[in-house]
Amino acid sequence: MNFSKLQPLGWSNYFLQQMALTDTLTENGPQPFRISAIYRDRIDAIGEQGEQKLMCPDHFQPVSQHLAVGDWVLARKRHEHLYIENILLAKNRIERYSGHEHQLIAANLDYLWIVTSANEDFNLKRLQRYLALAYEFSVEPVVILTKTDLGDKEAYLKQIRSLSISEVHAVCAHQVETLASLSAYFHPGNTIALLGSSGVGKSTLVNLVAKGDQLTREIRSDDGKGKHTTTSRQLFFSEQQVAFIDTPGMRELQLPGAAEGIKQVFAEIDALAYACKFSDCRHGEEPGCAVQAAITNGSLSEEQFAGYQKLLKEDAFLQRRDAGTYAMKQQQRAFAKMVHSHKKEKW
Ligand SMILES: Nc1nc2c(ncn2[C@@H]2O[C@H](COP(=O)(O)OP(=O)(O)OP(=O)(O)O)[C@@H](O)[C@H]2O)c(=O)[nH]1
Ligand SMILES: [Zn+2]
Repeated sequence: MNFSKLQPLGWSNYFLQQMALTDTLTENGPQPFRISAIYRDRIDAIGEQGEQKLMCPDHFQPVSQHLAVGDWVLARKRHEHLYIENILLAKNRIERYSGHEHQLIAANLDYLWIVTSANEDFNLKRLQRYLALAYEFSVEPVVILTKTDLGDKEAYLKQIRSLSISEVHAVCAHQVETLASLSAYFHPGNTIALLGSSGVGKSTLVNLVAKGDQLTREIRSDDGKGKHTTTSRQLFFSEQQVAFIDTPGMRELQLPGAAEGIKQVFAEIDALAYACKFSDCRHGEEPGCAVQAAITNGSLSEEQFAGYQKLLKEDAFLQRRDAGTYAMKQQQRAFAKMVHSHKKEKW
C-alpha cells in the first residue's frame, strides 16, 4: 500500500492507526477507500487506484444510517467485487433528524460552509440551527452569504454578526473577485461540506471555487443532476486537492439532539445563566435570574431568548422520544470531541 497517495484524499495517521498492522503490510489485506456517493443501490468510493464501486454487507443496512459520504472504510476484494469490511471511526460526522430517524449527512469534515442567500430566503433562525449543528458535531462553521447582487448585503451581514460566528463571507457568483477570500480554506487534504436550503447557490459556488475534475460531472449526470435521490450526497476532489461535499438542499433542518451546540450558538445567554441565583434556574419567575434581568434592562432581546428556548425545547422533546439511541449517540459524540482536540495533527 502506498498511503501517501491517500493523503490528498484526506487520509491521515488517525485512520492509519485504526488498521491492523498486518493489513498495512500485505497486498491482499483490506484497502482504504473514501466514500464519495451513496445511492439506493450503489456505493461509490475513491481509493489508491481511483474510483471503485463498493458492496455493502447486510449488517451495515440501511446504509444511510451506517455510512456517510466522507467516511473512510476498509474493503476487500472477493469474487470480483469489493466488500466493505469496516467503517473507520470518523473524526466527526454530522447528522440531522428526518421524519423518525437520524440521518447521516457527511463525515470527516474540516469546515462546514453554511450557505444562505441575501434575499427573502434569508432566515436567521434557520442559520442558528445550522450553527448549532456545526458546534454539536465539532466542525468549524463558515457562513457564506450568497447572491449579494440581489439584496442589501450590509443589512444581512449585520444580522449574521449578531450570532457567535467569526468566519463570515459575502459573495456574488457574477463578481468572481468576491470569491477570493474562500481560498483560505483550501489546504490539500481538507474536506468542506456545504449545507443550506435549496436554491441558495451551493452548487454554483462550488463550481466556481473548486476547479472540479471530470469525476464530478460524471457523478452529477449519473443521478440526473439536482433531482437527487434522497440518500445521496456527493463528494468530489478539486484541483486544489480539497474534498467538497455538496449536500442536497433541505427544506427544514431538525436538530438531532444538539443541546450543547445550541448553547454555543447562544453563548451570550449561556454566560448570563452562570450568574443566576439558582444553578438549575429556568429563567422564568425565579428570583435572582440574570437572564430575566438582562431582558428587563434591555441588554438581551426577548426575541433572542424565545428563539433559544424554542430550540432547546424541541431538542429535549426529541431526546425524550428516542432516549436509547440518544445515549449511544452522545457517547460517540463525546469521543469525536476528544478526537477533535487532536484533530490538527495531520501527517
Ligand atoms: N443573482 C444571483 N443568482 C445566483 C447566484 N448564485 C447562484 N444563483 C442562482 O441561483 C439558482 C440556484 O443556484 P444553485 O447553485 O443551483 O443552488 P443550490 O443551493 O445548489 O440548490 P440545490 O441543489 O437545490 O440545493 C441558480 O439559478 C443560480 O444561477 C448569485 O450570486 N446571484
Ligand atoms: Zn435564570
